[in-house]
Amino acid sequence: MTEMELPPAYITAANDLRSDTFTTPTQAMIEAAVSASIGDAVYGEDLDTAKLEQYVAKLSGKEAGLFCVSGTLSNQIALRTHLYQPPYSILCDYRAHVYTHEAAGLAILSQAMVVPVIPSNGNYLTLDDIKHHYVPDDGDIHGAPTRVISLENTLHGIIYPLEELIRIKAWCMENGLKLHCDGARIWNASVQAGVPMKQYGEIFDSISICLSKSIGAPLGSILVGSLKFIKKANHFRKQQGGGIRQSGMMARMAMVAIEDNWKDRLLRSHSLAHNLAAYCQEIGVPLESPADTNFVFIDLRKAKMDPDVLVKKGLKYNVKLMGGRVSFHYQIEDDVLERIKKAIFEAFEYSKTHPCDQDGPTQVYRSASTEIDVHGNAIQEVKKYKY
Ligand SMILES: Cc1ncc(COP(=O)(O)O)c(C=O)c1O
Ligand SMILES: C[C@@H](O)[C@H](N)C(=O)O
Repeated sequence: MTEMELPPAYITAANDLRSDTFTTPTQAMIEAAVSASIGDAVYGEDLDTAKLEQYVAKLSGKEAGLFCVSGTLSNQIALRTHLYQPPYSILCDYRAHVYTHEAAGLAILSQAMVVPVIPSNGNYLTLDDIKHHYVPDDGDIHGAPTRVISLENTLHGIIYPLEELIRIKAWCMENGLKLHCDGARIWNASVQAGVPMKQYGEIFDSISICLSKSIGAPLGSILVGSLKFIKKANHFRKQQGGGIRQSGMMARMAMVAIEDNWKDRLLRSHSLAHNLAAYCQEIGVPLESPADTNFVFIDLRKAKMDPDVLVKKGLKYNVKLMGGRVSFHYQIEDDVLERIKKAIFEAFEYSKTHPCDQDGPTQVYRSASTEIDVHGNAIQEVKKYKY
């Protein structure tokens, strides 16, 4: 039997622009884990887990929180908890993670139809977009009435304008719809927009607040909502095998991440992204969306830039990419900015003489490349997300 190949040891995220999920645990987190509580969290007996859940719930102004092993689980059980008696549907942005990257969880766990909507302004769904596409519960037996509007803040790094969220919220209340936020990067939105998490908590019925992205904890998300909602979400979490036993160590590591001056750390990553976006504009590289926070999305199609070339130019300058999304995070070292600029410049110059017309569906994965990187390692199965 061939042994499963082992990945090379992961050393540092300092040059890893593939995603902010690659942030690695700090020494302080690891040291804190040593003295973490050791209760069984399924029975609600782990002190550090309970402290983390209560801290994040209070921060967002919600009654309760639930520690989930991932943002995917947190989103999926949140949306399932909002839903009763199919047929029903969830309306979201066509790029929403809950629709594009959670393995059809909405169809399988929630048996929900999804109404993916393209924002008319190209960046975020407005109330008018929602009104135009939602399915009213008016007794018409053909449709699957919209029960939940699931928004993402940030989505593609774009900050949702607060006034639009407030308009959407008011309309949802008038029409008996629930409002969920995939807050994988809500910390980024909050600090950049200067909107307290509590204000988002007043708008959304539930928020999935990721700890493992820009905040830098090793794993996890906190789902926040009313106490009644969280109790039911806990039921679905257990059903999905998400009950975590001695989660105190993970909870302590996440608490250290939050306590470690997250605002300044995120603002630094945003400034790096803003600098790169300005450079791209300067040299004529088109972007898919405004770089409000930590992401720069190069519009590969418009640039006729081959993602493979971009990835390999990245390796030439010892920065890791997996497509057109450049993801900054607090562990990125300063000189990466100049290196990624060189990689983008060279890939863009190359595209002028070797235009890449990507037709057909955007590839998500490709077979492991036979190419080798600057260190002589085979480039692992470099995932070409649509990002
Ligand atoms: C916007 C968004 N939502 C949710 C998730 C899911 O989080 P996790 O990877 O922890 O399941 C991710 C990716 O990690 C994401 O980018
Ligand atoms: C790909 C996606 O699942 C992941 N959340 C990321 O942003 O990298």
